[in-house]
Amino acid sequence: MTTSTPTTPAIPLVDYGKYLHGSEAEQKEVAAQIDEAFRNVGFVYLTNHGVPQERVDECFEWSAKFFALPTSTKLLAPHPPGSTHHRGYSGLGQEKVSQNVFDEEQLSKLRAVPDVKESYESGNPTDDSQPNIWLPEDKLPGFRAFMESFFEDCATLIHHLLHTLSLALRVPSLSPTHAHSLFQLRLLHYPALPARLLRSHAKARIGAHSDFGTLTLLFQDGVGGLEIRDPRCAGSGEEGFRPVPPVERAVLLNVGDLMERWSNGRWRSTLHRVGAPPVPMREGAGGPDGEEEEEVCRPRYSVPFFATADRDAVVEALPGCVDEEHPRLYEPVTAWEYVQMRMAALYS
Ligand SMILES: O=C(O)CCC(=O)C(=O)O
Ligand SMILES: [Fe+2]
Repeated sequence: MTTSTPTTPAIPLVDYGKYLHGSEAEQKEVAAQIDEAFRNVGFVYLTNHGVPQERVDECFEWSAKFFALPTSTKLLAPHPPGSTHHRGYSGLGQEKVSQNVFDEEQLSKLRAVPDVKESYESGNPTDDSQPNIWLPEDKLPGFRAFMESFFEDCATLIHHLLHTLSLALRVPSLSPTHAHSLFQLRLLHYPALPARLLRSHAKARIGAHSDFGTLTLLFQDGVGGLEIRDPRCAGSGEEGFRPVPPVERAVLLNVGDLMERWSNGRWRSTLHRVGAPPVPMREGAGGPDGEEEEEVCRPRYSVPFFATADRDAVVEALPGCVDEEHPRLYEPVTAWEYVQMRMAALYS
């Protein structure tokens, strides 16, 4: 079963409940389905993933409350300048994602198309290298406690998934390589804006990129606009992006660059971006001179959860992914070295 339309690369839909509560045979079947999806598209939708829908709904409610605060209040939890401490609030236009671009000139060209989004990042409370940056509690009482507990919900799912993937490859569990759960919970808000700005690529919601960690979970609202680039499409241009319609109650799971590398290219870290949703809303009744009324994209909220490996984990081709047909493609690298290189390109 897929969520595809004729023009969309198929994003398989997998019932993860069969892994969480199933027999050994069912677990192996689920592992094989996710492996297959990762090999073909790099993305898979999971239903019955174990994070209760009420918790997901509550997360979106907190996110809406957070972003509705005055900017001056949100800035009481500011994302520090630079790229080494990725926590706190980033206002509109502060971050520009990029795809493996490290050259300053190219980066400034990319930044000419701003991402119209604001974000709030938090991480594992035990991660001393990147302490969380919370609002004063009285500004949004309960927000911190909820985010800390939702982090746990998502981290638990990630560790289950790491087991599942090892089962697919018949290798020792990958969960211990993520023992410190150095993960990142991100709240994203894309405000309403004229559809023409997104369609003409004068602005982006989030520009084309791949994620740089190992695995990403993505919870999204019903607005739509997420697009992934068909991995079968050659070249690296703007062509080949297809919409990924949101699926109610399902979480989207995708492979990040570090996992692509770890799997020796078996699993694909696929380019994705967020553009105009398929159905923008009409605003107003047109101008006094009879000019066209402006189509406006409704605001969108999403909650990505990024996993990466422990800093000292050595990322080198997993044994299940190397054979005569698939020789080793990459040099070993520690997770920390890799992340540093990618983060440097994120902020100007
Ligand atoms: O908002 C979305 O749906 C995608 C977000 C995303 O790709 C990211 O934050 O890396
Ligand atoms: Fe992403």
